[in-house]
Amino acid sequence: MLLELEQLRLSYGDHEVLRGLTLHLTRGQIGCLLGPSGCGKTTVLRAIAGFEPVDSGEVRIDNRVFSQPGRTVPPEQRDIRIVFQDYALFPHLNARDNVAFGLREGRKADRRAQAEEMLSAVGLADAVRAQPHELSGGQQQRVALARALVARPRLILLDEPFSNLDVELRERLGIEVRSLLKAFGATALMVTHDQQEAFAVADEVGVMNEGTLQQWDRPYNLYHRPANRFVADFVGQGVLIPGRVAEPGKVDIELGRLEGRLITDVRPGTDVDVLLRPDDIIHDDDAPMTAEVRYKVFRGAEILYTLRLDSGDRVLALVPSHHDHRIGEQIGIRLDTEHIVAFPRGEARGEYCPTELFS
Ligand SMILES: Nc1ncnc2c1ncn2[C@@H]1O[C@H](COP(=O)(O)OP(=O)(O)OP(=O)(O)O)[C@@H](O)[C@H]1O
Repeated sequence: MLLELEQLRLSYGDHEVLRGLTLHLTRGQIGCLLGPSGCGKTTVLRAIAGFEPVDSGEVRIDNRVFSQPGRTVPPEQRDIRIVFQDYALFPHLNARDNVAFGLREGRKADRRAQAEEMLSAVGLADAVRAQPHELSGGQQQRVALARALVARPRLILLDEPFSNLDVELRERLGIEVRSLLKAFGATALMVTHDQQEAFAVADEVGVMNEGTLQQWDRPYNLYHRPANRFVADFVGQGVLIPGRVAEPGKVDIELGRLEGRLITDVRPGTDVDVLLRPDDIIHDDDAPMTAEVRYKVFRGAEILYTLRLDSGDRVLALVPSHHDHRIGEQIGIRLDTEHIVAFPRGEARGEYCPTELFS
């Protein structure tokens, strides 16, 4: 294990921000913390970097304890580099000297040579002498990444690294950053509130809420096998519709019988809310079952339909956009679920339907 956070607790005054957070990263792994604003993501990074002392628990890196109550190894002794949202480049230094600053030892000429090499690795060979203000946001963030990578630190922390960039660039840069981190065998932990960004960059993603980790998993599992309602709600779109567990692996809902592996632990006879993602509902003109189009959002390649079932419940369906149906039309649908996510009934139904689609 390269990074181990064990039962971390951390408060600002009376406000407990981290409440027993445990997380492990292996060497070469890229992790990401995803969660709503204020859930404590940045605080986790600050605790790892050594900027905040912990109330209880431990931060271990490479099997050494770096933080525990009453003892915080200073940031400069941790061999960690941070890439910030605002890039934090020195405005008066050119790209090469900004990167060379990441190397604290060695002769100036050697440091500059290494910095130039690193800038070519991040695709900025032509920008070596450019000042930060002459570079685009994406280029500046690549300089910041080069500065973090050049020293081959134990761990790289990335704090919302793409949030100042436009959406299209974010995804592209996310993929680039991932391949660079992998090429250098770097271990990294990023925080973001943007799930597309998390999925593009990380091997494993942790969904946080109110200072605790709700699930640490591969993006596929977060989406298809959410551990609880919070994760189901926070990751991706979908609706919860009522059902009843008929027998193990079989759940009856208005649309028929779902068969598949039950992800959650619910017994036969239990009333449940079943998670249906937009990709679980297939539009099929030949299907005997129909639903009424209530809303549609054009997304280029696809249309996201909000459909009303006979009972009044609504589901979402993601459909190739040449199937362009009118509001009010009845369209054929069938289910395509290979596993079933069902939560025991109890909490309010429909709580996590995206309201803008249902208003
Ligand atoms: N230095 C501080 N002093 C007091 N409270 C703080 C301090 N830093 C953060 N907080 C509070 O701790 C909580 C968690 O903050 P943190 O920045 O870790 O959340 P976050 O998940 O990174 O949020 P965001 O996505 O908005 O950056 C928030 O309620 C915040 O107001």
